[in-house]
Amino acid sequence: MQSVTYGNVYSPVCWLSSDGDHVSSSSSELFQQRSSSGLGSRKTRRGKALSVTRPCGGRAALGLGPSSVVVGPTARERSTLRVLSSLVTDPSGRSMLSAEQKVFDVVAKQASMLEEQQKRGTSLVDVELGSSTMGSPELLSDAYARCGEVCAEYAKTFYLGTKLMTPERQRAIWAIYVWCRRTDELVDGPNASRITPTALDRWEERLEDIFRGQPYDMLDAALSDTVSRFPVDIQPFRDMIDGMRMDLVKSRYNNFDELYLYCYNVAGTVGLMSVPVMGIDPDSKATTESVYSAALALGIANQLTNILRDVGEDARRRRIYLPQDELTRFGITDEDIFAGVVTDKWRAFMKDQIRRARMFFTEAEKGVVELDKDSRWPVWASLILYRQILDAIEANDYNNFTKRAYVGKAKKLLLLPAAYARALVAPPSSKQRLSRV
Ligand SMILES: CC(C)=CCC/C(C)=C/CC/C(C)=C/CC/C(C)=C/COP(=O)(O)OP(=O)(O)O
Repeated sequence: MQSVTYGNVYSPVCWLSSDGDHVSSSSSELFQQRSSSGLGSRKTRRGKALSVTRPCGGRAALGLGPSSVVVGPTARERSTLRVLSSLVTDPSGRSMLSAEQKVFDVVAKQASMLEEQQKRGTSLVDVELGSSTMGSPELLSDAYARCGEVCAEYAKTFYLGTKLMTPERQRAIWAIYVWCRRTDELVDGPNASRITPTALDRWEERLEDIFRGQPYDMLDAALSDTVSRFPVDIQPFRDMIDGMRMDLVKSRYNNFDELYLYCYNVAGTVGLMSVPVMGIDPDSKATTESVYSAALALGIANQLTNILRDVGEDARRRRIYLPQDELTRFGITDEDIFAGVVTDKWRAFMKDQIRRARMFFTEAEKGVVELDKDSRWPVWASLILYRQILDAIEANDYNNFTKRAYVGKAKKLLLLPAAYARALVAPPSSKQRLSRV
């Protein structure tokens, strides 16, 4: 058994024990990295210091588990599928539905959970803090406060945005954020090659405990409390762990279908986890599925952007997330990427990739407006910020080998009021919606 502190939250960590699948992550390690952009993605974070003791074993777990079969979608479901599938056709027009179908099942389940809760009309957030089995209200309140600190440390812009939300929503988002960040910590950084699949299995068991109301430490307790108050399903959390498993065994993606699944696992899942907490505007006329699809699209867009920004950095770790078949089509080899020279071929390839990432952002925008009014600002802020990274790649003349595309402080400051102004826009009425078609 190992004792570890997460900031000022003291937590005995025995979920990964002495059998060689041991992982520890201390507060200083957890806080080493800072990010000011948004919820954590799981790739290319530098300087993580995980302590692990056994080289990686070779188990692949690429699927989405039992939820991956889609049988006979309804007409409404089919229309959602069509929207997404239009985004996942490759340049030759081939449609790539397999990963998408897997993901769609999860989206449909999330949407039905939220609808169920709305039908019941119960406000889970009215439950008194700490009235569950999670410990005293004071402890829980401390745990949530700690989650807030972690979120503020890593995702400043997003954290600022969450300040507009109701206190219940705010702390629930922080708890989800912290779980994602801790999950990411397991497999990222300099010790990534030493994490084992068994360690991830244990993290998953611990996740099941969180959802059973048996949290292991205070930060887990915050999430346990959150999932008892909001209709948050476990599947996206499991799928995120699957994304970590993918990263253990995979350093190339044959096509966009494979990349899409990866992006869903590590980032689209965050969108799905967030919607039940952020809430949908009571005046929204949109279907619940369409809002979830937009949330998914935002996660995918963010992750694609992350990948495009970090091509050079990933290449130095001998990783290429870009679809191999698309690289080949543009006459680009892995060696070209490792050499890191910006050529016309590269520019043409990048233009195509950026175009696709922007399509996902556009798809996401349609959903932001449908969110509860207090939740729109942080989402607009992170969407605008992340989308500007694509502009920065262009401004760098597509040199994402040696130049890091970033959004400067002044621009960041300007985007906050811009995001606020967009957040004031209410969901379109059904009339407006029809006139747009
Ligand atoms: C659009 C609707 C309806 C809802 C919003 C639903 C949400 C919150 C979606 C966001 C999903 C999200 C933030 C995924 C994470 C993606 C990502 C690549 C984050 C980057 O995180 P870091 O790795 O910390 O960033 P940097 O590498 O830029 O520091």
